[in-house]
Amino acid sequence: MEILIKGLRFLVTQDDERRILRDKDILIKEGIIEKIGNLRESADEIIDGRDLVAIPGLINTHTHIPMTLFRGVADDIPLFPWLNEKIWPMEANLRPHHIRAGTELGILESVRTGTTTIFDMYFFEDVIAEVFKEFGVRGVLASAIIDFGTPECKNFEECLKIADSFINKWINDPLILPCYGPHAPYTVSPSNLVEIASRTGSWIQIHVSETEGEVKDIKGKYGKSPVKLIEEVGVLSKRTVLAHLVWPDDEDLPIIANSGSLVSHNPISNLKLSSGIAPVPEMIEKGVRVSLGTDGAASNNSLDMFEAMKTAAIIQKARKMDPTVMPAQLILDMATRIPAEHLPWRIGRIVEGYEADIVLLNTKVPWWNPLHSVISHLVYSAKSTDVKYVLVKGNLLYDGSFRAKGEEKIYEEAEKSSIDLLEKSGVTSMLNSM
Ligand SMILES: CSC[C@H]1O[C@@H](n2cnc3c(O)ncnc32)[C@H](O)[C@@H]1O
Ligand SMILES: [Zn+2]
Repeated sequence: MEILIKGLRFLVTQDDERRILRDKDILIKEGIIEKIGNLRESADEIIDGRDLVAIPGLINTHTHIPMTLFRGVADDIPLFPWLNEKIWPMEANLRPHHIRAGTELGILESVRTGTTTIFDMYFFEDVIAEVFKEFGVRGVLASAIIDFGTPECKNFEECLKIADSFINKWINDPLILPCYGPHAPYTVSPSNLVEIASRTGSWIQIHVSETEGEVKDIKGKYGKSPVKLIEEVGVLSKRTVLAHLVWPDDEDLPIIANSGSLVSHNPISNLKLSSGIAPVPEMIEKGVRVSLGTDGAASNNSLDMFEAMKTAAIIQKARKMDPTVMPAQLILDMATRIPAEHLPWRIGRIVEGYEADIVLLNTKVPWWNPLHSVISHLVYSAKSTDVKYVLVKGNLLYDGSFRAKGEEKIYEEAEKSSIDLLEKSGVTSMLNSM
């Protein structure tokens, strides 16, 4: 199967020189970018690139995909009451069919907004992986572990067993990278974290130092910061993703930098849950590798990486009272090539030999004109509705319509699942009275 993207207005390579090419074609063969240049006219499928900008598919490094089902039902409260009083009671009733419906909606939203690789942490991750495969999206998927249990396991031992078999099942899949997902240092004990970290070569995703309260509690209980704690139990490595890190202390940053772990910065969730603003420029200055995520749709309330990019840039400019911090090129790197460098796939750039994870954006809209700087427009002006085509591994997933499944059916099933979960936990929905 060959796809030819002809005569692109701009091609943002994200290569080492950050070249932006004009009037070029991309030939994709068997999922790989075979050639970039002024190429021939024929292929199995041809996309007219005249008004389009090509960028590498965006990489969302932290979310909980099925939480689309809880969008808008737990707003305007901080993290701990959000979890304890709202989210966990609703999640207690989750079953695999709800997970499937919420995942389908979350993938549809992600793909339509230009995301091609999703880092997820949730329950029934096996069902989530199945949907990722069916829809053809790349997933870095973590099976959730909490000491007091989750909707699919009663205690730590059961959660770990499920996570072990999830990893064994998916370890050789070309689209899925399976991980352990210990929830946080306040929900998984140090000795249990040791057990997870002892699984050699394993990938781990964990929430850490998200709120000031968490840091105070952990320091009070263990006499050290959450970062120091997880370092001592062996959780930090190049294969670890630390979600949030809003409240690191001065000693934490060199520890993380030396470990090579990736920090997922989730600015919109941090603002909305009033967790704070992560010191991202300081992290980068100390050599910490930082990428971008949305967090779940119950705390964001969308999965839109264009919103995440713009927000990540502008909040730091105000926080530091310095417009030069977090320039647009750095932001785009955080959403593409930086996280890609941690992964076992050649993605995050549009260069020959890389896998064809490509997003094409329409520039025939007012906010892309005049077009003096493509990178500036991508971060500060573009809207996710500009996304016109999405390819993962050379497969066209979106071309104005979602190819894997009808959108109406996805909305219907998600609504049914969401109402069911809300009713079971006694939450009233506007939909019931309509
Ligand atoms: C083991 S991960 C799934 C678990 O995490 C909850 N969750 C979602 N967002 C956050 C967040 O920002 N901080 C902490 N925990 C979060 C989710 O609701 C699941 O229970
Ligand atoms: Zn999260």
